[in-house]
Amino acid sequence: MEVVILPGSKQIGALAADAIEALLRRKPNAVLGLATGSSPLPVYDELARRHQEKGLDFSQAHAFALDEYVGLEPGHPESYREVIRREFTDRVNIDPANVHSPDGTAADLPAACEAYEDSIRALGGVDLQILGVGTDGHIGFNEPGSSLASRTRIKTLIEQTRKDNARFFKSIDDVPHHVVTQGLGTIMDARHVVLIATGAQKAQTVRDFVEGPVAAICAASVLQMHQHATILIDEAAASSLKLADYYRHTYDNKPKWQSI
Ligand SMILES: N[C@@H]1[C@@H](O)[C@H](O)[C@@H](COP(=O)(O)O)O[C@@H]1O
Repeated sequence: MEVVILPGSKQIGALAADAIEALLRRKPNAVLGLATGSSPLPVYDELARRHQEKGLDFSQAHAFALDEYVGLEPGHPESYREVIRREFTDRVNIDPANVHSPDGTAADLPAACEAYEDSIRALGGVDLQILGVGTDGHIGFNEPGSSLASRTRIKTLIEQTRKDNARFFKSIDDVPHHVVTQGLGTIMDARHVVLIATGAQKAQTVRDFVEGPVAAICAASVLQMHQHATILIDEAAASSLKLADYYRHTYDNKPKWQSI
């Protein structure tokens, strides 16, 4: 796990975009893993800018969203399929046919979850997965107690997550109780994961998953077992870390040629 502490969202967006740009130049048909929430937005803004101003090309790329609410009607503005489209994929030249999301409206949800796993596998797996983290340590929608080996499946949201996400809906009553999410095992299969967390409200969560024990009670802690996990955080989110100075020292002394 590499922890990189940066001054703010702009620098975080630029560094994550650098990794995605380098990947696309090396492998134009790369498979990107996309996350919703506010944390990844600076990355999407920066990628859209590089596409518009520098012609960064997504025409052969593929993308898989992490998760989706169950039961929102197709086209609902807060369905993650729509959010991903609005915040990112409509702003670059990725082929809409190459952008995949779990289907939260399928009549047979378990079959749709299996099909989703199959489609990720068929494209050779995710090359770079962008992640945020919930205040309870969830990644995707893997709430506390999720199996560390889980695959795409249905989960029930914890009340705190529904409260956190109520800001996107008219009222908390409109936030679905159920979701479909890639599992922790699915996320662990990505070749590189880049998790972004900003703000003081994430400080304890970051401390728990970076420096606490690996445990299902804090799903993101599974990333301690990942071979290439990069954690991009701002000063506020880093404020409870015990080893913050060591992470800063390590990053400051990294060889210039070595990217995240
Ligand atoms: N399912 C998403 C997560 O993928 C995301 O990481 C989390 C944090 O969102 P934010 O970045 O807005 O704090 O929100 C939702 O619950």
